Amino acid sequence: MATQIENSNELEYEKIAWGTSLPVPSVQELVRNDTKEVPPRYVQNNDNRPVIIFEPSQESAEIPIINFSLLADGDEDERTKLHLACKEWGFFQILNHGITEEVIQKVKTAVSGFFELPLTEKKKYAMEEDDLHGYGQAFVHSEEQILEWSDIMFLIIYPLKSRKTVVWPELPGFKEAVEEYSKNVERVRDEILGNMSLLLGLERDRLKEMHGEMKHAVRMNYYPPCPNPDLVLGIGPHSDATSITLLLQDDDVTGLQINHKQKWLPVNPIPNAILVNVGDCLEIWSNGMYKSIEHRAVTNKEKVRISVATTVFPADTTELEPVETMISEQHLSMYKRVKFLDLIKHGMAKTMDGKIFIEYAKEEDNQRP
Ligand SMILES: O=C(O)CCC(=O)C(=O)O
Ligand SMILES: [Fe+2]
Repeated sequence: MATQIENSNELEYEKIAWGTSLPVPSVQELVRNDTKEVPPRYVQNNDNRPVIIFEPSQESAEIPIINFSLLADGDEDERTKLHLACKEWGFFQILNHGITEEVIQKVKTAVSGFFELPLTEKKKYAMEEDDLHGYGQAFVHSEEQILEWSDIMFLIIYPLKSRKTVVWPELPGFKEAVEEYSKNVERVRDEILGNMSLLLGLERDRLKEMHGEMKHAVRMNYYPPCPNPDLVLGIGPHSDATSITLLLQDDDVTGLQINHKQKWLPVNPIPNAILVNVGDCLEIWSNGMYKSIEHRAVTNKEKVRISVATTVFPADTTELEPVETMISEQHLSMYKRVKFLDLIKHGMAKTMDGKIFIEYAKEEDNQRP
């Protein structure tokens, strides 16, 4: 009977067939086995090796902070702040978002509880080679690829029918914590997208509608300590192929760096804040006015770092192109029309390095200087 239920569930969910991924070892397990040196597959080329700065920097303190409750009350000044944040930074922190500390702590505990399970337990929820749902490492497409110093768990949350429930860990409280957090993030997501729509001169619901059947997923990143952090990257430089990403950082461990004005800038964690970034879809929709900024994560010698990224993205079949309000004689369309799935597949076929997803959509002749 149980098998039948499982089978029927497996038939119902939708694969995330963006490409295939080769199985690679768990990095957490390498560290558990007391690996003293970074194995060669994880060593970055010289020009990609990180400079690691953990001290809070003045520049990092300048990353815009948006007061969500003002935004939700329709405050024009706060909306203008959001506009500038998306244009000039592509990243901003949100405070007063109304998601309680308890809800945030519960989801963090659930995620860390999952990664602390023995490998044999976690493997029950492993990704399949041609599907992104579950536990493993995303986007490993060649034996030569330099690997990242992290393990991940990727779960689709909404729409409900896209969930692959067989890879949801059966850990007490896990599902409830992820659900409760996601329900809260949904509200924040919609308010932000609504305000962005208004800022782009569109009806409030338009950006949301433009996703087609919107997907809302959680990517849980686990970065174990590394014996030689200046040789590896927890996650390599990339921009997110999302519309927006909402990130819960570790409160105590700095790791995320954003490429701001050609420099890697560490993002100081603010406890219980949500860090939001503009993804490639929004860069296309806004005709390049909002920037999907490259970012990466570095590791350290002592501490595990966990981050929880809620990724919001369109249906595979959704066609992306700049909205009409962002095109004029002065600003010709910078992107050709592309299907979301083609954007992803194009990116997957190359190494996960830099803004490869969005390069595919660029109209070469119409770029802003
Ligand atoms: O761990 C982080 O801070 C960044 C994670 C990230 O960039 C991602 O999941 O796309
Ligand atoms: Fe990212």
